[in-house]
Amino acid sequence: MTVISATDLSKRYGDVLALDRVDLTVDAGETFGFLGPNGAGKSTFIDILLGFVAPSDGTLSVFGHDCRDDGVAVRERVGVLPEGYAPFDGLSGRQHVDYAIRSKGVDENPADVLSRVGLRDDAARPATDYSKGMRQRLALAMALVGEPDLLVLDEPTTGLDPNGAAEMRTILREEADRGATIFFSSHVLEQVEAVCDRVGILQNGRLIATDTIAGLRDSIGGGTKLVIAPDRVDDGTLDAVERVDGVETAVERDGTIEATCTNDAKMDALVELHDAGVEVVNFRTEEASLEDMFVEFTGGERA
Ligand SMILES: Nc1ncnc2c1ncn2[C@@H]1O[C@H](COP(=O)(O)OP(=O)(O)OP(=O)(O)O)[C@@H](O)[C@H]1O
Repeated sequence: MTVISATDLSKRYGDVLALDRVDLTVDAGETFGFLGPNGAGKSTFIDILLGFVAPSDGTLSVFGHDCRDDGVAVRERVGVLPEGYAPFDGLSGRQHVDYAIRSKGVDENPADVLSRVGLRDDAARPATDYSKGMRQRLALAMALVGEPDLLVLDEPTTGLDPNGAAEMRTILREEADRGATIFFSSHVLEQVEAVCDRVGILQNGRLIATDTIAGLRDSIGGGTKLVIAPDRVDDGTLDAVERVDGVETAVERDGTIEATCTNDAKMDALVELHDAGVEVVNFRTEEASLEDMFVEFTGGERA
């Protein structure tokens, strides 16, 4: 069953085309990661999905309800963690979750929800006193209320320490296990790689790739990364590597050369360096990470 369906979706703000003819479907039970650099259009997509912003063109529907005309029906089935959640003045963490429980009309114990996100001991404190990471945990708690069929999370790991990020991943897996569909945007590629079934890469409002992580790897020729430690990197060294057939990109990082390439191209790249008079002190191969693929797809822009 299709949960999210965008067809030819565009959004224009004055001269800025925030979304440019996006076609995307996300199926029930999928965990889908929406990746893109700053300003790519991720939040705009989420704002349209939640009915906060109207598209300029095209349609976006959730559970078959058009997000523009039927926003209430959509929001009833969705738990949202908005970007940069700002708590209400004067309300404790517990009161925030209480409010979410009443708004959703469900029967849940706020203490249980707060325990799940690690905030049980801080339940009585004013949420405006919470740290950034605690606010993020609170926003997640509110999103989880009522076991929503779809969780929409805008940059959910912002402000979380590594433990918090790991706990967030665990919760997302638990939610996926109970059958929820999860749609989240992130710059943190490791997070996406760790939990997502599929990812979409958005750049300048255009969805430039949608695939499983394995599929993305295949589409860049097997997704091998060759990491070379040369004795030096001169002008033209990277170009020499990039000219080799089967090498997709070559970048320098701290004196090493990282090249994404097909398996067959690895030896050719080393030979090319040798021919260019560069001594290879050491080399190794790695599987391309999602970050490498992101650089590859966006032509150098980092998430
Ligand atoms: N209300 C608005 N008015 C004018 N321009 C806007 C508005 N909202 C977004 N934009 C523009 O639309 C583009 C996409 O912004 P959006 O916030 O969707 O990107 P994003 O991928 O979520 O970025 P980030 O990762 O930085 O949050 C940007 O160029 C942004 O400046």
